[in-house]
Parts: sequence; structure tokens; C-alpha cells
Amino acid sequence: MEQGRVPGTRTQEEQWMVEGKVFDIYAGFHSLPPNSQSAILEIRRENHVQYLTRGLLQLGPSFCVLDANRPWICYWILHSIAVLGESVDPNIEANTIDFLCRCQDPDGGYGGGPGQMPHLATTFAAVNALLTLGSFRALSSINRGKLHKFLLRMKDTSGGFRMHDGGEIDVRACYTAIAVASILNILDDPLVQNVGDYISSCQTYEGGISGEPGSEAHGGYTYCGLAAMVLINEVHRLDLPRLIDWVVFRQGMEGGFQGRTNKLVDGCYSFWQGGVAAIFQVLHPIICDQLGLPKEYGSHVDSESDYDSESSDADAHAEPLTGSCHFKEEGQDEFYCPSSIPSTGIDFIRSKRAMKPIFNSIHLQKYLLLCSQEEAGFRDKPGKSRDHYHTCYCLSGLSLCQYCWTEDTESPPLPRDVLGSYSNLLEEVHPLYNIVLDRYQEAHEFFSSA
Ligand SMILES: CC(C)=CCC/C(C)=C/CC/C(C)=C/COP(=O)(O)OP(=O)(O)O
Ligand SMILES: [Zn+2]
Repeated sequence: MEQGRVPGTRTQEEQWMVEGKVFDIYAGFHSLPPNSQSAILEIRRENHVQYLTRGLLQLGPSFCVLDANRPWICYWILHSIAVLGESVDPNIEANTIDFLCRCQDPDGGYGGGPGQMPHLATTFAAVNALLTLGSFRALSSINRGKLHKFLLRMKDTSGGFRMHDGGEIDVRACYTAIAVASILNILDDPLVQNVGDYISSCQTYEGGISGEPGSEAHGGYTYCGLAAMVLINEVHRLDLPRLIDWVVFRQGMEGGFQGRTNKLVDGCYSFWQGGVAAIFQVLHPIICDQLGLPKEYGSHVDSESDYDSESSDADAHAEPLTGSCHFKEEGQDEFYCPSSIPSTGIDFIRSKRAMKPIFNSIHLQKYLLLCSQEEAGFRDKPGKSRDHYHTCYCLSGLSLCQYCWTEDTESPPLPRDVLGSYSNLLEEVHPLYNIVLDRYQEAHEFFSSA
């Protein structure tokens, strides 16, 4: 909680921002005729691609803004372009690979720029950027042996990871280390050992996950903690019903998600919190087990449809998953782990989304398209400026919303699940890594045989 803030209150500026801007935007939108509404809801693909491509071109040698974040900028931009279904010019691709190669440390891992010390966050960003480019040159440029050594060097005796030599230990570091190792097929016991202890110790009384033990639950860290626990096959050690309770209350009246209790909604949490919700859809058997409910409860097979023909798109909603929680039995150290829980990235996308979404996916799309989308690029909220970080995570969140009602990756979303015209449909992303699914699959094949 922020210093000096009375719980449940907003500053005057926040009040104006939320109740003024966002709801005025919705009121204006609802008073328009249907064909004008659909034009306003359109994803401005060409403008976004132009804005993103310009950003990549500016990332040349003379670029010094956010100098320690350049692999991140590459990832945010390349991933956004990929989610929009576009590709980059071969020259830009070659230059980006060369640049990222120069960020690779001779002892493994990637720094924020050439010659900078390797860092787990920029390593994650560089690897995701290269996998998104996807060519043989991009994939084979990653020195996996050295990277494994770097990850081991970042491992702490607590089980957690440090962001860099002598750096902070937190859940972000655990996720970035585990995600990179998993996607590059170098995840082994020494890396996994006790990391589940560290992440479990960060689940707070609210149900979400904090950055380090004793801190406040936050969407960014909750995503990192949950995704990492899935990838190490220890998700059953978290109290999932409490985590669900926490995340469902993070979606605000505006449709967007907030990162933590009593804070404002922000477009980027569409991915961090939306990603948590997307991961939950595949954890259905274990959630039912922890709740003491039958396996069919809240699943797609449990009811015909959540839509009735009378309801408006914004009324489409998921049935809340409630029930008395079946906590650990006396003398039992852990929740039981059903064998049907996917524990690798590839199993995850081959699993059914057995559970219906636990958030209002149409209302979130409305927030993203009407409040976060600018003429080109996306922003946190009205009154803020666009940037590549928000463009990346707003588009990723939009994609999660569009695909969350399909049961598997083979079936395309129905038109009713895509707000606006169906031409708004984006590429599907892998919820555990935030990489476009096709690029993930190609990388998985490449690194399985490497
Ligand atoms: C993969 C990876 C590196 C993930 C990072 C995850 C992530 C976004 C963590 C958020 C960290 C944090 C406490 C932000 C609060 O900022 P704030 O106080 O400005 O925002 P708020 O008011 O919305 O909480
Ligand atoms: Zn944000």
C-alpha cells in the first residue's frame, strides 16, 4: 500500500481520470450508431506497424535512451508486430540479430546493450526477440551452453535466482530463468531445485504473489510466479482458489485490470493478469481438486454456453468459480497433483482450456480498444502517452481475450468472442512465454533436436 493513502480512496486526479475520461469515452461510444461503433473498435494495424517499425529503426548505434533496455525494446516491438500478423524487413531482421549477438556476454546471458553485464530480464527479452524472429540464424545465435552456466551462476541457495551478479533475488528472476531454460530445452534439476519453495513463500494473505517474501501481491509477479510454477511442475503447491479470488477482483468497472488492490487499471495488466487467467483455464483438474469439487465444475462441458442470445456482448461473462475450499489435510504437506496438469510449454498448448475464462473478456477488449488504443500504439490509460511496452502488453492481452473461449489451439475463435469486426483477430500467443504460438512451435522443434 502506498504511504499516506486511505484504503479504498482515490486521489482527485485518479477520480477524474477514471470516472471522467474512461466513462465519458464509453458514453460517447454507446451513443453512436452500430457501424460507427465498429469503425471505432477497429485495430489500427497499419498505423501500429508503422509506429513499431520506426521504433526499431531508431534503435541504431547512436540510440542512448533506455540504453540498458535495448533487448526489451527489440522484444516489445518484434512481438507486437508478430501479434499483428506482420513480419519485419530482412535488413531489419539481420541488424537486430547482429545487435543482440553483441549484447550476448562471452560467459553467457545478455546485457542491456553491447558490453553491459548480463542480466536475467534482458536475457529473457533477447531470447524471446530471437525466437520471435525465428530464422535459423536467430535461433542458432544463442549460446545455450554458456547461457546454462549463467543461469546456474544466478541461482541462490534459497532456491530463488538473482537478476544479475550481486543483484536482487525475486520472483521475476525465478520466472525469467525458468522460462528461458524451458524454452531453450536446458532446464534441469540444479536449476529447478527449491525454486518452488521460494515462489510459494511469496504467495500473500490476499492470494496473489509478491516479488519477494513479505511484500505486496502484484499482477506482474503473480504472472511470473504462476507461470514458473507450471513450468517446474509444482503449481499444486500454490493455493489456487485464493489466487483465483485475488485475480478476479483485479478487473475494474472500466474493464481493464489493475496490478494490485486499490490501484488504477492499466492496459499492460491485460497481459499480466489476463495471462494468469489464461493459465488457470488449463489448470482445471487441480483447481477442482483443491476446491473439493467434481472435475466438470465450471468447465466448458458443464454448461452449453455462457452466452444467451439476448445478452449484449459486454454482458458475456464467465460463471464465477466458487465453492468451499479444500485446504491441505492435516499431516499432508502438499496439495495433490493430478497427473493431467501440463508441465512443459508444449504440453500446455496441447491441453484443453477446460475451464471457462474467469474474467470478462469482452469488457477487457473494450477497455483496450477504446481507452488504451491510440491512432498508433497503445497506452496505459487515457491521459498517458503510448509506448512500446504498453503496445506489446495491450496487444498480447487482446490476443488472450480473443482466444480464451476456444477449447484448444486448433479451433479459431468465434466472431462473438472478438470485439469489433472479425478482421480484428490477432495471432495467438503462448500464455507461459508470451511468444506468438507458431514461433514458439518452430523454436520448440529446433531446440528439441539441437
Ligand atoms: C517478465 C518480467 C520481467 C515481468 C515483470 C513483471 C512486472 C510488470 C512487474 C511489475 C512490478 C511492479 C511492482 C510494478 C508496480 O509499478 P507501479 O507502482 O508503477 O504500478 P501500479 O500502480 O499499477 O502497481
Ligand atoms: Zn502499465
